Amino acid sequence: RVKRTPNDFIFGKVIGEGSYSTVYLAKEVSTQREFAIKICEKKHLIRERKTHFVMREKEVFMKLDHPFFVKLAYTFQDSERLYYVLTYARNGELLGYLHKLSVFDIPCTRFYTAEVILALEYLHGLGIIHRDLKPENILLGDDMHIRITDFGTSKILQLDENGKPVNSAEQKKKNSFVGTAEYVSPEVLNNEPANFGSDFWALGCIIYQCLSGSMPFRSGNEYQTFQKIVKAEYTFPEGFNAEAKDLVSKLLVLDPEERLGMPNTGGMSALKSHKFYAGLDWDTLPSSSPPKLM
Ligand SMILES: NC(=O)Nc1ccc2c(c1)=C(Cc1cc(-c3cccc(C(=O)NCCN4CCCCC4)c3)c[nH]1)C(=O)N=2
Repeated sequence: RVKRTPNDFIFGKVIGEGSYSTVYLAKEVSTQREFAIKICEKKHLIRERKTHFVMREKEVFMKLDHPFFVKLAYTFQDSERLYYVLTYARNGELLGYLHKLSVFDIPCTRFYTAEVILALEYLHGLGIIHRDLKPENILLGDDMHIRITDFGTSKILQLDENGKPVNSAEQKKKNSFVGTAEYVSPEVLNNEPANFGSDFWALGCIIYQCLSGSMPFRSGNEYQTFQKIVKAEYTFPEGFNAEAKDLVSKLLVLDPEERLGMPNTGGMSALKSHKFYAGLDWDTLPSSSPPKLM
């Protein structure tokens, strides 16, 4: 396969900023196809010791083949930069719609958080923990289905023949990274190894945010936010949907093993059968037409 070069693309506006990358809208000259091209400066990566993040991201993208994830089409480099040619999700971040609408109604919250659950079921099935799940990383394609992105800070666990993480020293290694303050889990703040439960904690924060318009542990500053997270100290606003309240309270649990979705509490099937999702057809979700975000 012929390696692309920057000259194969016409670069447009900046559509995303990572801590060590900038994402541009770009059009492939030969096909007129639009892509999101994530560019990393080699010097910056080396100076900030982030090279393993970009290596990990490519490793994860190579394993993913599911409609709810951004795809990596090509990679190439020139003397100063690395280029990752990724899916362009025209409708941008879920966060953009949350800002525009301030809250989602129940059908939209059910639909979009159910798509995140299907995405996590696939990702965890591959032994991959996202570790930085948040509305900025949940993109919306032309079809308004989700496309999850940003795997630079993911963790790949080795799984045994039953799909359970192998119990090894390597997998118990401390985290070299902490996610975004408002969504980071207590165990990561307490410097314990991340596990699939870390993504379920973030899911709990996202459900809360979709229905209330605010984040459960948001505080004056990061330190106060962390103090609340490690005690799972949060309250629901008046009128918060009762079924959603029950679901969130089973996700924002201090012990990661006791969170809904984890093996101790019945795994993914227990999460998918929660009454908040009653009546939802999980099998046809990816091919169903999304509710209008309004
Ligand atoms: N860190 C990362 O990996 N970041 C990435 C990776 C891949 C990727 C990525 C980020 C993308 C981000 C993106 C951003 C946008 C975008 C940026 C600015 C404006 C809009 C936009 O307004 N879209 C129309 C819909 N909006 C919705 C919100 C209210 C206004 C109207 C989209 C579209 N796609 C993308 O399409 N593909």
